[in-house]
Amino acid sequence: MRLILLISNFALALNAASLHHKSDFKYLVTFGDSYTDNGRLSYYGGHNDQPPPPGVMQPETNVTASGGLTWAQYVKSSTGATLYDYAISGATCDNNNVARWASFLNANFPSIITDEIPSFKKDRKTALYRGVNAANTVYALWIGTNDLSFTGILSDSQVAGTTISTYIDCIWATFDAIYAEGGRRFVLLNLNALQLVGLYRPQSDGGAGDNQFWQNKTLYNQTEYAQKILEYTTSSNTIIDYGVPFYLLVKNRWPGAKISVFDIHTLLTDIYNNPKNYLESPHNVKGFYHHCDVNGANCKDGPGSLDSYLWYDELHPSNKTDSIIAQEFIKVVAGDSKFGTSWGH
Ligand SMILES: CCCC(=O)Oc1ccc([N+](=O)[O-])cc1
Repeated sequence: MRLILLISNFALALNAASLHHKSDFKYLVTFGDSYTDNGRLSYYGGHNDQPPPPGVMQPETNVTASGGLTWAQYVKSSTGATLYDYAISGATCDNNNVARWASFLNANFPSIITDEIPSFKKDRKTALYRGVNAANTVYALWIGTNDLSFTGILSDSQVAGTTISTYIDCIWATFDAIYAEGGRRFVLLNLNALQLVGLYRPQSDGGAGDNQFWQNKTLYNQTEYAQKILEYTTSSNTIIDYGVPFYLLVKNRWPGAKISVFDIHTLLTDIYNNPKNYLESPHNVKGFYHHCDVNGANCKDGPGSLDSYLWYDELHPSNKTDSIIAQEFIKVVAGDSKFGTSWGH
């Protein structure tokens, strides 16, 4: 009986996904870290570690950690959707599990559970959200790069007793909070292929040495850490793949919701393996465009055009890559992408 229910739920999931058309959402609400931040950390930095007042979004920048627009800004410009972005560079899912110090804030980087969700809940009560309803709004969550990072779980720097499972549980808790505010359409972007970024790739394979995101990398066994980050990201992505249908369909944790998992890991690996399908010639998938010293200063760009690069710096996809992520995101929401798997009631 349970098997029949599951199969019919799966069929419903596919049907529901195929009913969506490109840009059938009017609002995109995003949560995450520097992969998504369009200016929010900078606002905190200039305002005594405080978010904008309820009902006000931060001014958007067009030079983000991708070297240009973020993927969500590209979605906004392609679809005309209104974007409310709560993502904050440096964020983890929950500072109670993995906290990262930001000296310029004299505080930890704000996290999703401690800052992004509370800000969203306050805004939700204001005129900003007047046109928002369950049917016209997509909520996107891309988080985990900092949780698993060298300043997080990779160097055993998490709060004692917390684990990768604690981080994944925080993803479900984030959905709980958005669901309680009326959200019903979710897209979860899974973990990037971090073994391919310059930060974690060993120098013997073209990776970065000491750098702004890992200032003493050269003191470590780089092969071991590259293997660990591969292990952590792929295991997390497997837990996500099984966790979404389990909590949504078996446990009925979010009745009436639809969730798509956007397989960023596979998409970026595909760009890495088949750059000519995505990037301008001459392709560069092992290097990166933006080179700074270990303090993030004295930066030099190039050589060549950023549109040839998979990566902007040691950690971030380039804005060309973000534009590709955006086009695929729209297809994922429409149920039209080989990188998306959708589940729903
Ligand atoms: C995707 C996660 C990486 C991330 O969040 O990187 C950053 C962290 C902090 C800053 N910042 O302080 O400006 C920028 C990027």
